[in-house]
Amino acid sequence: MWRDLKIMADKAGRRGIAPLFGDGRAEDFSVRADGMLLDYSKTAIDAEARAALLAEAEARGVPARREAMFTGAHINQTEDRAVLHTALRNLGGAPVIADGEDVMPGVLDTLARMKGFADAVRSGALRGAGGAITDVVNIGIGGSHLGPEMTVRALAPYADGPRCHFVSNIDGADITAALDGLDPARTLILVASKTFTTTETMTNAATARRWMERSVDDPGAQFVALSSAVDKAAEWGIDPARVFGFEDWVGGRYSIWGPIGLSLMIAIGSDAFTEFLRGAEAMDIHFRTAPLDANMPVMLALVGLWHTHACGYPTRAVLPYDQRLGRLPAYLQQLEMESNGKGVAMDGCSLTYPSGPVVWGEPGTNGQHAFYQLIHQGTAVIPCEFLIAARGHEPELAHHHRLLVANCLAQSKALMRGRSLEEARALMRAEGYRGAALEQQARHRMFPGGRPSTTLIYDLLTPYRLGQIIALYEHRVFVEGVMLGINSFDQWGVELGKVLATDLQAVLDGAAPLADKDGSTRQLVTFVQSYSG
Ligand SMILES: O=P(O)(O)OC[C@H]1O[C@H](O)[C@H](O)[C@@H](O)[C@@H]1O
Repeated sequence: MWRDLKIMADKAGRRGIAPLFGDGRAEDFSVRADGMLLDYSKTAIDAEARAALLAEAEARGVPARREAMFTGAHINQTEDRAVLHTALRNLGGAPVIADGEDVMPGVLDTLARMKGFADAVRSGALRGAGGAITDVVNIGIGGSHLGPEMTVRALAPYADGPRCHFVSNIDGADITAALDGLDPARTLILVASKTFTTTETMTNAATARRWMERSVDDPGAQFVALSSAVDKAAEWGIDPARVFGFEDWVGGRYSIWGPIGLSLMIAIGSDAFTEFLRGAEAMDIHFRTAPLDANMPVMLALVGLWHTHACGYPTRAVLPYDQRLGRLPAYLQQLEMESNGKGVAMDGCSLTYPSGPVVWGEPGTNGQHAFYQLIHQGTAVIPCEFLIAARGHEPELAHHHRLLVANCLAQSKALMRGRSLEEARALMRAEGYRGAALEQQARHRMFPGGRPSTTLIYDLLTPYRLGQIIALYEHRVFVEGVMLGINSFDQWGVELGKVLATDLQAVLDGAAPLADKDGSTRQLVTFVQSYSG
C-alpha cells in the first residue's frame, strides 16, 4: 500500500498545501466529535489520498480489529492477553467478556472502593498519624507515573484535595526533592506498579518506607498499593484493604483510568474523576460507531501514517498551546513509541517499512523561542500537531489567552504558507538592502512553506475533555498499529536494558567480575570506581 501512497505523496509534495484551499476544504478536511474539532486541512492530503487511506483502513481490517479489542479478544498476541482498558471507563456497565467472564462487576467494584478511599482522604475521615492527609506521593514509573503526573498537572484548576507529588526516577535526587519538606505523619504514599517488581519503584518505595519509619509508629498505615500483583503488594507489607488491583488486560501505558489514577482522583475528587472517565467513554463510543471518514481517532491515525509512511517524515511534534499539558508530549512518547516502536510484524517477520514515528514536543509558546526555527526552516519536515482550548482557566487574563490562540494559529498558517523568495526580496528592499546583500539576506528570510500540521481545538480543558483527548490518542495508536500490522500492546524492547542493568549492578557492587565486559563498559566502570572508592 505504501508504494501507491508514496506516489500520491510525491505529487502532493510538489503541489504544496495552500493551493488545495478552495470552498469548503477546512470543513471537509476536519472531524468533529462531541465538542472537539480536529482540523487536518493544513496537510497535503487531498480527496484522492484520503480515499486511498480509508480504503487501506478497511482492507487492513481496522473495524474488525477494533471490535475484537472492545469485546475482549486476545489481540495482544505475544502476551496472549485481551486489551480492555476501555472497560475501565465503561460507566454504563454493559457486560464486557474476557476469557468467558464479565469483567464489569470487578471494574465497578474497584472504582467504588477507589471513590470511597479518595473521598475519605479528601474529607479528612482517613487520617495519617499526624492528622488529615496534606500530601500524596505517587511512586511509579512509565505508565504508573506519566499518566498520573500528566493528568494531575493538566487538571490543576480542579485540584482541591491534598497536594500530589510524583517520584519515578531511580536517581536519588528525585525522591529527595519530592519528600523534601513533607510531614511524614500527614503524607500518604501510593506505590504504583502493575507488576510490583520494577526496580525503580521498589527501590523508591523502600526508601520512602524508611523515611516514614523514622517518624511514624505504624508506617504501613500510610502506604497504598496500586497493582495487578495484589499478593506481592501484600507480601511487601501493605494492608490488603489498601491494595487496589487491576487485571493484566490493562496495559501500563493505558492504566490511568483505574487504580493507577488514584492520585488524580484524590486531587480532583471522585465526581471530577468520573467526568474524566465519561470523556474517555464518549470517545470510545465515537471510535466504535462513527464511520471511518468521520471518526476522529481513525482520521488522526491516517494523517499520521500519511506523514510517516507516505511522505517519509520520521518524527512528529506534539505542540500543546496549554502550559498545563506540559507533560502531554512525554505521556504520548510512551503511549506511541512503546506501542508502535516495533521492528517486526505480528507474525514475527521484519517490517519492510518504518515502525511508528519519533514523537516529541513542548508546549507553545515556549517552543517558538527554541526549536521552531528548525520546524520552519530546517531541512527536515516535521508534521506538527497543535492542541488549543478556545478558553483558558484564567478569565481575568483573557488577553493572555487571546495571544496564546493567535500564536498557535499563526504558527500553523506560517508553516503552511511560508514566505517566498520574491516576498523576502521585497521585504529586504523595503529595509534598504540592494544588490548582492539583498539577495543574500532574502535567502535567509524565506520560508519553504508547505509544512503540514493538524489542530485539535476544544472549548476548555475540563476533566471530560482531557478524558476524550487521551482516549483519542490511545485509539489513534491502535489504528496505526493495526495498519502497520504490529502488536501495539507489548514492549519487549525495554527488557534487554533491564537485564543488563542487573548484571552491571552486580559488577558495581563488587559481586561480579568486570573482566568479561566489553572495552567501553570496562573503561566507564573503571572511571566510576575511581571516584566511588
Ligand atoms: O507498572 P510497572 O509494572 O512498575 O511498570 C512500569 C513500566 O515499566 C516497564 O518497563 C514498561 O516499559 C512500562 O510499560 C511500564 O509502564
